[in-house]
Amino acid sequence: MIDSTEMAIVDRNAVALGVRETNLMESAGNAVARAVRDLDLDTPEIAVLAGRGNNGGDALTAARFLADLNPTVHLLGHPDRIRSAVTREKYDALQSAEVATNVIRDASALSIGEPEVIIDGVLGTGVSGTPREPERTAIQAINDTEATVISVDVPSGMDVDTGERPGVSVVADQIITFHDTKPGLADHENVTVANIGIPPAAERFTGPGDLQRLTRPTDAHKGDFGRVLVVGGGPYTGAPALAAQAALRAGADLATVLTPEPVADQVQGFSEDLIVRGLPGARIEPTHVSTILEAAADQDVLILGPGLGAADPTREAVGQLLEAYEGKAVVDADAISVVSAVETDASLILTPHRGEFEGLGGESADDRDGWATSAGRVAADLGQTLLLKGPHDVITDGDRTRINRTGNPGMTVGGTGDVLAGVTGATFATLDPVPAAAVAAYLTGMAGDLAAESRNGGLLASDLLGTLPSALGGEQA
Ligand SMILES: NC(=O)C1=CN([C@@H]2O[C@H](COP(=O)(O)OP(=O)(O)OC[C@H]3O[C@@H](n4cnc5c(N)ncnc54)[C@H](O)[C@@H]3O)[C@@H](O)[C@H]2O)[C@@H](O)CC1
Ligand SMILES: [K+]
Repeated sequence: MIDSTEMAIVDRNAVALGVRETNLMESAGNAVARAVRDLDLDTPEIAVLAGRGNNGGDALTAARFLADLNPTVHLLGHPDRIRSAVTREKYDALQSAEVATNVIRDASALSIGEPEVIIDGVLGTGVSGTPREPERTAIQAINDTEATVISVDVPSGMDVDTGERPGVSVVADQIITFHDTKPGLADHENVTVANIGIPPAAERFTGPGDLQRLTRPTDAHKGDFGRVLVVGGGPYTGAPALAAQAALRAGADLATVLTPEPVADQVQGFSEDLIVRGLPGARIEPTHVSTILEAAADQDVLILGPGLGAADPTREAVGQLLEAYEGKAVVDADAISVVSAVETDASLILTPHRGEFEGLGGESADDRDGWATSAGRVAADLGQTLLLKGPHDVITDGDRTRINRTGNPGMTVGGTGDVLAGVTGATFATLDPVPAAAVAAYLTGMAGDLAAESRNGGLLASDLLGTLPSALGGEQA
């Protein structure tokens, strides 16, 4: 089962793996054409209704695969207004093949007669709301015939995520959906899932498609994309500053650092973009817990760990914080080992390296799959999400597992973990734990790869702050 957001991500990731969109559409069209032939009708009269999105592209491709049966194609709208290059390519191929095509400029011009079979490629997963004209009339016309209706991917007009049909929608006899079944199709009896060549790797590995989760609506307000509170520093000062700056570079609106007073000026000195508040004493300790919880109340995500150190009072404070806190937190570095000893209602992403992972009771492994299995076990035991750092990062909550392959050996330099914690804080502000950790790992690794391109060795963690916005914009190394 896959919803439309996830499906769009997987499509994009497949393309990044070298599976071209045009080939996916060929496979989709071919699968639909095969379903028509499987009806075993003797030279049936076939009507193909194609919208101007990629659902229509699939239908136009099916029409080409059925060209020997002389289908009648109805394109809903002017060919100049076909919305994607790949659908245009299929339209052009159909014209070159001289398959009869009616261009329906106006809903009143649509007349589909009484075909035996209809291919419904009016609207697919890209629909939003009630079908407009000429799609509306086309859907009505399909339902008014006695034809066997084969819907491409989804009955046109249905919201595939909910199964809702807010206006007119196609009543389908059969649905050929692609790659995996969709939530809205659950109650339909005749659904065939066609493999269109998207490999499991497109789901397992993070890719540029994952960035689609971070798309911002144009009417966004300050604060919509996250207020992040870093609790760190004391023995170290660079770590909390890096984490907080990385959160901002990854799209958080505000980053605040709570850090011991003696180092607060130093932390602030790294960047005027940060809000820095000092807490009395040389390190974080239990007397600070109530202040931290108060500060956390109007934040989206807490980042616990960068530069905290492992002094006993600090560990005690982290434990008390986790026991009282019920929001979202990224737990990094020395704070990680505290998690297994406490009960918490908070939703956590832990970002251990392999040593810290073993400290959580995680078994070491010989290969990536072994690490993934072992990480899944620890995540399930803790009831939290792990982002296990390594040459390939493992992101898992014990149920879903993703692997991130961006990043390079230069990133073993100190501070990149703080950057990752900050980026994870930013993505966690708006996303669920597994997608948040997955996109954070992808972004941070890509920022490292982009930074490495312009460095002849000697990569610094702070270099990633400069390349994160490009990684966020989809640039690839
Ligand atoms: N992206 C890919 O790699 C693949 C996509 N595939 C097909 O692509 C489909 C999704 O394509 P698209 O995202 O182009 O979307 P659709 O083909 O579902 O087209 C919807 C288009 O119509 C418009 N529209 C939205 N709501 C409308 C409404 N209420 N009334 C009238 N018009 C409306 C929108 O501008 C949108 O572009 C899938 O369902 C599937 O059939 C397949 O070809 C497989 C590969
Ligand atoms: K459809």
